[in-house]
Amino acid sequence: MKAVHFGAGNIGRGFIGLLLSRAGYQVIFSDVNDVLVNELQNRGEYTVELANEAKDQEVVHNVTAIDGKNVETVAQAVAEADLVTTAVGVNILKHIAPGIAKGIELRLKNGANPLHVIACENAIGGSAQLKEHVMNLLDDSLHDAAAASVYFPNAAVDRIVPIQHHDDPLYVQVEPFYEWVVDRSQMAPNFQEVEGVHYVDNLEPYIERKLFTVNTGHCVAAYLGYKAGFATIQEAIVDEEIAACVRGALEETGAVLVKRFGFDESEHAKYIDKILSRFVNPNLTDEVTRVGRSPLRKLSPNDRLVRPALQAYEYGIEPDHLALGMAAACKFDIQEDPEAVELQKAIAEEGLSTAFARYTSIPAEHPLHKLVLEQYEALV
Ligand SMILES: NC(=O)c1ccc[n+]([C@@H]2O[C@H](COP(=O)([O-])OP(=O)(O)OC[C@H]3O[C@@H](n4cnc5c(N)ncnc54)[C@H](O)[C@@H]3O)[C@@H](O)[C@H]2O)c1
Ligand SMILES: O=P(O)(O)OC[C@@H](O)[C@@H](O)[C@H](O)[C@H](O)CO
Repeated sequence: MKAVHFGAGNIGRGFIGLLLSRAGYQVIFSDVNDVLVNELQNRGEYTVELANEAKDQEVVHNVTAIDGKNVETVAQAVAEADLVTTAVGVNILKHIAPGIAKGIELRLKNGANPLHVIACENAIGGSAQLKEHVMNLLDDSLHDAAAASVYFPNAAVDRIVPIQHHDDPLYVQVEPFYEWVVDRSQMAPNFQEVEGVHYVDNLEPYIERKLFTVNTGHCVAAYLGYKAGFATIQEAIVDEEIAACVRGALEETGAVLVKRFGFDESEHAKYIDKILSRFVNPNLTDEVTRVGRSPLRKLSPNDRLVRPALQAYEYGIEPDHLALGMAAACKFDIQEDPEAVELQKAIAEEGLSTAFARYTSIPAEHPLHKLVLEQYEALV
């Protein structure tokens, strides 16, 4: 069995590639980073280290790579694949769509075996977004046949994998915890299950619980941590004020999630505690610049701050801590992060109110807008 996985980065090697290899797939990584591609081709294996006391290691075998810049090579690999997965970043999905679309064209010519394409990105409806990019590239005459044989089930993936600093470019350290949830209702009948994947009939509660707990808490810690001068999440989260604010934000998203999905309150409180304990893991070093990366994406209407904060108002909850997280995001001034540079420039040129309304789609009249501006002024 062959799996083509787009993105041989941290989560690609540290989680998806590892699980697929364990499940018996040959994993063909497609990446645009020549160093990663060459090393994977030459060695055919790499090591994953767990961030636990023992630093347990596992060698991942039966892997190789192709040049993601070569659309013909990518298309051929997709045409021959039993499974396609991605972990490139939700904004990169449009760039991998041409290779997938061409690969689907080849598959349709060769008999149209069913294919699952699973985007493992931090976003609501990641696979659906990829499907739209791919379908837009396919000729109209192929749409029905493609829709009948290619499935794009949405997924939620959870494992903290920091930026890596090792001499070996393939070596990757990951937290022990992992969870990969896939929407079974969007898959072919009698699909081949991958061991280690949790299949559910309705992904919505899983993706929202993950994104609005793990990723909301994470980015609030990153933005407040950056503002306070901390370099890592592990340093930031032991600061009492930051820890209280992160917990406050998770209580706000938690109240929304409990109301929206009928979760048991005490079970959800345990889930929050578990997530916070993962942030503290002293065997990990996760930089606030990684966790806060792409602030415009994180401030976008469907992402981890704005969506749960707007939902909070619907339930009569004032999201003070989420608003503080958004205010701190507007102070995230990292020169190496193009979205942070764009945000700072927009705030300097247009003023916070106009820039914030544009990127979040929260109009100036909304009470959340006012709350964020107040929190921003109060942040020293
Ligand atoms: N790191 C984590 O803790 C974690 C956990 C869960 C989900 N995620 C999600 O996984 C995705 C990847 O995150 P990451 O931390 O692994 O990032 P990363 O930067 O380590 O990896 C992304 C990889 O994609 C490659 N890439 C870029 N453009 C490409 C293209 N056109 N074709 C093929 N490859 C391309 C890059 O070269 C890089 O190797 C993001 O959506 C992220 O939100 C990350
Ligand atoms: O990958 P992002 O930029 O969406 O978010 C940064 C981190 O919060 C994220 O990568 C987490 O480590 C991960 O989602 C844990 O499952």
